[in-house]
Amino acid sequence: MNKLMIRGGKPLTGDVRISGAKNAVLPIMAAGLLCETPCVIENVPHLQDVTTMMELLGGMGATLTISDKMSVEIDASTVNKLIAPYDLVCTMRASILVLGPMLARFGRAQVSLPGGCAIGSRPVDIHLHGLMSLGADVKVENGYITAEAKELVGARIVMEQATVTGTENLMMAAVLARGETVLENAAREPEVVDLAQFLIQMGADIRGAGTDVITIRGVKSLRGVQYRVLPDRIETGTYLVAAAMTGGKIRVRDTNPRLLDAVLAKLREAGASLTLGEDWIELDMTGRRPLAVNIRTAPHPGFPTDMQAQFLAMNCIAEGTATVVETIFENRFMHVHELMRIGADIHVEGNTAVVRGLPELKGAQMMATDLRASASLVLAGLVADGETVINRIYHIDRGYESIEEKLSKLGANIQRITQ
Ligand SMILES: CC(=O)N[C@H]1[C@@H](OP(=O)(O)OP(=O)(O)OC[C@H]2O[C@@H](n3ccc(=O)[nH]c3=O)[C@H](O)[C@@H]2O)O[C@H](CO)[C@@H](O)[C@@H]1O
Ligand SMILES: C=C(OP(=O)(O)O)C(=O)O
Repeated sequence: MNKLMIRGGKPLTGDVRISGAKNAVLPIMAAGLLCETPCVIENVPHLQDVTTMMELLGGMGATLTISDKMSVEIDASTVNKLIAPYDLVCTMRASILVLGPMLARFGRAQVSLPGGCAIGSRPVDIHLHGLMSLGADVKVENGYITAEAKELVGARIVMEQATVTGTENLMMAAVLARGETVLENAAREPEVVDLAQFLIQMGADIRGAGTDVITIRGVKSLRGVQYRVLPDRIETGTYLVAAAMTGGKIRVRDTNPRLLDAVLAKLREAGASLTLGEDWIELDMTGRRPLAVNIRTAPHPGFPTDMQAQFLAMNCIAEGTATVVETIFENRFMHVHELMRIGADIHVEGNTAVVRGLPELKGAQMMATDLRASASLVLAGLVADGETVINRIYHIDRGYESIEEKLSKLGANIQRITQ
């Protein structure tokens, strides 16, 4: 099993390119199923989740071509197997995103029920209720969701909770339905907007993406297009926190500062000096230790749950004490016990962690449990004294492209140990 070995203590300096967003490219690839002509997707990050989505679409019969380093062509005219099997779905929950488009185009879909994962139980009931409201017959049997509909018909759907992939699935199902669908309490995340823009370019009629009411008028068919995926705001935030924690100065480029308001506000509160360009952000910590910052996760435009673990790690070495409240997932503190192994002072009660910042952490062996937890352990390793070894890093490869290469380029002492 691969490991990362880090020798902490070096302030990060230099510049780093941000990859395309994992949480945008996955729904956009799934949306490629909606038409019979090829789509070319650009700025595709080199991630395990992208490979899994390619295997999933390929297994269904789609023809995939990697045209150059960062673009993938999806030709769904050859799809002939309407099933997303357990062995792929269990490695990537975002596989559920093929449900809406398969049902919309073929009238039938079978997708393995995604189980719970390290961060929570993550049910898909809102996806399924929404599809039923559009007229689908949905059954859950033998661990599989089977959805069938001769025709999907537009409806008003009030989602009980704002769900990102739920909104995306229902938007993809509704684009080919008869009549108008109104999604209320829709998720407002930038990745939902990116998917909507891709669908609109394909010929869909969608209004209101980015607000909590999305209106979709079904069209007869969609056409293949070329589309560039937006930059990854979570990867951007992760590198900025890495620089802030190490007292460094970095520039992240090929990103979009407008997607990160809540994260940038917290970095300023931590004492970072930020300069923003059209597609870059420069962070200068002028060698200082960050100040502790209170965090409360919330749906967009609130503070993203996918940045909670990284800020919690920063608070471990900050000046002062801070509380971190996780409101989206019920079990997203798996990193806490690992961070305590390198000396962090953290107390968790319910969904709140109280973190007392310490001037130093001491390197140790740690175990990565999920994607962002893994990132937080890497960040802690960058400041800890001596050697830190992070085990089970396959989680990190799901969502961070070449993390050790990017960090090494910024001056970190980090190595992948392949066993
Ligand atoms: C591939 C992708 O885009 N993943 C992101 C997506 O996950 P994902 O789309 O799975 O997360 P959701 O937005 O659906 O989850 C929000 C909350 O709604 C609950 N819920 C969701 C659906 C449902 O049918 N029933 C239900 O109760 C969840 O358990 C959770 O408590 O948004 C999360 C919240 O920003 C991010 O952390 C993930 O990185
Ligand atoms: C939780 C995440 O991803 P996923 O929904 O794919 O598990 C994440 O990106 O932090």
